[in-house]
Amino acid sequence: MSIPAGASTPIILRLELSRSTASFAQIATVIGDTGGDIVAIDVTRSDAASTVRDLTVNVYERSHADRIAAAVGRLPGVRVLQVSDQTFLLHIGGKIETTPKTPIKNRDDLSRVYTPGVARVCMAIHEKPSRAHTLTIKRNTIAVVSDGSAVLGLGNIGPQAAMPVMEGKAVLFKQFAGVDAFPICLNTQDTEEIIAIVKALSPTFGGINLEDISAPRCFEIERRLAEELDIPVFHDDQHGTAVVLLAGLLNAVKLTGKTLESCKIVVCGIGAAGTACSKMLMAAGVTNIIGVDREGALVPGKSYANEFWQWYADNSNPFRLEGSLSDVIEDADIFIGVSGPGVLKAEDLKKMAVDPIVFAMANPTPEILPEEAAPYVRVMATGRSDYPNQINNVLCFPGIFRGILDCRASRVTEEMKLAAAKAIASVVTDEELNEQYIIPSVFNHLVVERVREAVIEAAYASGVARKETPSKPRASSPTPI
Ligand SMILES: NC(=O)c1ccc[n+]([C@@H]2O[C@H](COP(=O)([O-])OP(=O)(O)OC[C@H]3O[C@@H](n4cnc5c(N)ncnc54)[C@H](O)[C@@H]3O)[C@@H](O)[C@H]2O)c1
Ligand SMILES: O=C(O)C[C@H](O)C(=O)O
Ligand SMILES: [Mg+2]
Repeated sequence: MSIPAGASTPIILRLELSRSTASFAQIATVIGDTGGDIVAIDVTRSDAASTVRDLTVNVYERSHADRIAAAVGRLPGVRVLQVSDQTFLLHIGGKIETTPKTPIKNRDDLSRVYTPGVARVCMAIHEKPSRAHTLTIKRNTIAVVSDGSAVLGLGNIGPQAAMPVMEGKAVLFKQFAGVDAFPICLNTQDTEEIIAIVKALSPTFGGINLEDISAPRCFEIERRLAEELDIPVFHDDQHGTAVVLLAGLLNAVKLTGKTLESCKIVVCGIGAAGTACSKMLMAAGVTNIIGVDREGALVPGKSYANEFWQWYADNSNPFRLEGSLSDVIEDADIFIGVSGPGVLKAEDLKKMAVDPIVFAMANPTPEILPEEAAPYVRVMATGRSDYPNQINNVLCFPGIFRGILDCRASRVTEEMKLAAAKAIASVVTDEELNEQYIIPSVFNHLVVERVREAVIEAAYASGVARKETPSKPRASSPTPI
């Protein structure tokens, strides 16, 4: 069986073959019989007892790769060391690199880029530190900082495992907004230590994007850094998410003819994202909002060990609803999930008010899958790129930092976030708006430019922009797709 052109994807099977018992002919036959297509063979190690070979094999999909690997692994003298698919292959060696803007072709260039010429530039900055914004990478570079404690919905998987996400954010910053972003994963989850390290790193950067740091530590870390640094600090999982959520909801409620203020909204997962999303909705006029975490609804008057939950309980749930998600979702107009996979059941959706709006934003697996929710919801959105209506902070963070850097904002204000939300929502016109299209695609090049402009305008209005006239976006950014 051969694979139709265009339907295949290459994998690499790394096999250890015993010289005495393994037969390559048998391996090739098994791969062919299982529907794989061998396109290359590389020997990576060879000694008297065994050889290690990398076989590049075209397959249909990941499950097909797994079937081939299992069949090959059953052959005598064969050990499958690794199966790498496209996703793994594109991660080999990481996803970003540093590229010099100035090639050094001769001694003259060398003496300008490096010593002795560079010394004059150092002294110019020493005399006037604000020159770092014009004479160093500070002008266009931000740090993406994580401690690996709340990586997507995968939980506390640590700094090394967090790195692929942080590298991914750096790629998105560059591709969508021309912002140079440097991924930094810290080997500490101690609040004070994180604050001290980020402060010590800050001279290099024009802004700090905190990422995937769990609640409640993320609140204190962000608050202190914002207070103590003169560059903007933005916790993406809180504010990036809240901005995009509000943008999506502004458009979704238009479809149902309801107003946000009149809606009953249930938020599941009162961590970093859930808290910020709720606060942004409250600022937009929502009052009937109920937070639910693992122990059930947060209820006014009850005591909570965590001061942030205490604040939440005391400032939400006006009808003092108690119980599980399944209890409090009755008659809700909107469900917002920023918790974990599979938390919401189809049975729960049946209890919601007419025209339910469900934003199941846990990554990589949402609270409920769109195919399961479809019969019961009017508008469905997830955080993922493989379904319609992707409510993901990638719609916000490139543009907001483009704006921040271009007007050299000292911090991010509520007005800037609200302006960004409205700017994202505005990309979907009334003629275009429908259940499958409430939020623009991340590939829509209008998004970054609208967010940038709105953020700059709001930064000047809030008095936090430090540049007399904002710089124009660089010709190379954002990359149109
Ligand atoms: N789509 C997006 O743009 C976006 C942005 C940020 C976060 N997220 C997703 O939201 C989720 C939370 O992220 P975070 O940064 O706020 O993490 P977090 O660790 O700060 O908070 C998660 C909260 O969810 C609660 N929770 C977990 N499982 C639950 C369950 N079964 N029932 C009720 N509550 C539960 C936890 O107790 C915690 O309070 C993750 O899945 C993340 O991928 C999505
Ligand atoms: O990384 C994402 O895709 C969105 C968000 O920052 C998350 O933590 O899930
Ligand atoms: Mg995140």
